[in-house]
Amino acid sequence: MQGKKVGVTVTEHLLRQQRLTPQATGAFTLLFNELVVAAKLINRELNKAGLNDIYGFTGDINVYGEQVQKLDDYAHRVLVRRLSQSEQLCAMASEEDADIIEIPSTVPHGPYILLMDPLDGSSNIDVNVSVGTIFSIRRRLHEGGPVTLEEVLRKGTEQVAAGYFIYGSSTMLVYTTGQGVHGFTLHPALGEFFLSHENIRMPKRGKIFSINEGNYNYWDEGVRRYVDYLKTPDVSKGRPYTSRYIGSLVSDFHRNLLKGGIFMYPADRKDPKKPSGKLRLMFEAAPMAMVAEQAGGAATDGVRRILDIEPQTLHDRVPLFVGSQEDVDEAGRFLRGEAP
Ligand SMILES: O=P(O)(O)OC[C@H]1O[C@](O)(COP(=O)(O)O)[C@@H](O)[C@@H]1O
Repeated sequence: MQGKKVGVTVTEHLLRQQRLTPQATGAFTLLFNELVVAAKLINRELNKAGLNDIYGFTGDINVYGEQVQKLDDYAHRVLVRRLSQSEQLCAMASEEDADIIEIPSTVPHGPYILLMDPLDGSSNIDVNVSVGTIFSIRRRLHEGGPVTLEEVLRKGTEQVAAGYFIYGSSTMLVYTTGQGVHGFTLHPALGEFFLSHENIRMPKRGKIFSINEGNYNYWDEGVRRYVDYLKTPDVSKGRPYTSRYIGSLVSDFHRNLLKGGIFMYPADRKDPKKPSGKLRLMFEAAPMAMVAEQAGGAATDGVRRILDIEPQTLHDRVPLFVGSQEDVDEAGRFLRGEAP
């Protein structure tokens, strides 16, 4: 890529970004480096998952009533163990834990709160399809004392950084601190992430739609009409779109980030216990929304901007429409019944 210094590591890139924020203390860079180390440990375990009896379930049920996969649990424990010793956090929250995870009082506390989906794409873990780790970082509101739920339950606009690791044919890190979206690829032999995708821009409109069509009959009419529209041939408008659905949010999002398109997990009537769809606002939708918007894309729940949604609980679910700006706008028109 033009103008890119070959071999820029994550730390170098962070330090460069840090220079752009005068009040920076280095705390964020230290925190981020711990996140990178944890992801390398998870990546190593995933790469040999079939050889070390780490497929299958732990026997536990998580806060969503789902069976916990051994690798979900492993990734959760690695992240909690590494990050709780980072001295840069005052609290954590994980998709795999019902409550806020406190930082031991024996460790110096820092200004940041980390939210994470330790292993996204659980249904693909055992079948060697790419999965990921999603993270969202916020600053605490005030110094000292235990972190309250109010301090964690804040809109996505208050994220200071967000991104994901994708464990696929290559292992990548994609992140934003509000200064564009940048991608790094792990050099397996050197064990270092190097800048490979600087300042990623999502195409304004794509040709790909990603949705679990198996739920078609449970969707609202607006969603059904939009998906039917995308499949209706109109060469002048670039339709029909191509359907691609991996079933790992990180992987489906990453493809659309680079190629354009729209990922959708709408609300559906399939499970009365999940009227707002499946995906989690704090651990999945908000971080992906920050990355999407920073790359020139958009993210809504069909009506509201994801980043403007005020969370009510740690484990809120929201419908998610994320991807190229023009595609997300068009989906919104169908959901509001404004489209032809
Ligand atoms: O199997 P479904 O219903 O299509 O759901 C797939 C979606 O669920 C998820 O696996 C949910 O995430 P977790 O794996 O973190 O539970 C997303 O990655 C993916 O987009």
